[in-house]
Amino acid sequence: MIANAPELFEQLEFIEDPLYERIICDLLEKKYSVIDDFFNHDEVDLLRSTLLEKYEEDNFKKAAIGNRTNEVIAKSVRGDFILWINEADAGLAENVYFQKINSLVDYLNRTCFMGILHKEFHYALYPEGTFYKRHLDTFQNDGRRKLSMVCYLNNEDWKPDNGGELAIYTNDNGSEEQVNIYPLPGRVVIFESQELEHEVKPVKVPRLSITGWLKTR
Ligand SMILES: O=C(O)CCC(=O)C(=O)O
Ligand SMILES: [Fe+2]
Repeated sequence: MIANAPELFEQLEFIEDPLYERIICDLLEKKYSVIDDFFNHDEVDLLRSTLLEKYEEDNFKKAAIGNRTNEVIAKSVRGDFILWINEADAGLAENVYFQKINSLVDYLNRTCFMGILHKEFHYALYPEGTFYKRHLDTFQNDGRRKLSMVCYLNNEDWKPDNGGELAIYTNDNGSEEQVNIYPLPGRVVIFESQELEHEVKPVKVPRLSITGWLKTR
C-alpha cells in the first residue's frame, strides 16, 4: 500500500474542471469552442484600457500576412493593427491574462497530452472599415500552431450593426456551414488552427481583442 502512495497522491491532486472539460468536448466534437465570460467584467476593463493605452502610445503596427508581401496586398487581406505581447515583460493586465491561459494550457497538456510548449499572443485593434479575409492560421507555414484563441475586449454594448463577426467555416460531411460569432466582451473562441478557415467581417466601430496561438515543440 505504502508503495503506491505517491501515485495515489497524484490522482487525488487532480480536480476535474467542468469548464475545461466542456472546451475539450467542443474541440473534439466540432473543432471549436465559444466560452462566454472566460474573463470577467473587471478583467476585460483592465485589458481593454491597457490595450488602448498602448495603442495611443503608438506601439501598434500594421499587421502583415507573412513575409515578402507588399503593403497594398496585405491591406486587402487584413486591416488590423497589432502589438505582440511578451510574457516575460507582462504588466498587471497581461499577468491576469496569462494566469488564466496557463491554467488552461496545463489542463490540456495533462488531460489530452497536447504537448503545448509555446504560446504567442498579440493585442489587435481593427479600426472602422477593416476586416480580415477568409484564411487558415497556418498560412505562414507554421505547423506548430495547434490551437487559435481569440479573446474579445469590446464594450458591453457591441451591437449586431457594428459587424465584426468572427465567421468560422465548418465542414460536416461535405457541406460547408458558416458560424458567426459576435466579439462580445470576455468571450473567448478557441479553434483548431490547422483545420478551420475563418474570417473577420468588416467592422463599423473599432474592434478590440487579444489573439494567440498554442503551439507544439
Ligand atoms: O479577431 C478574430 O476574431 C480573429 C482574428 C484572426 O483570425 C487572426 O488574427 O488570425
Ligand atoms: Fe485567423
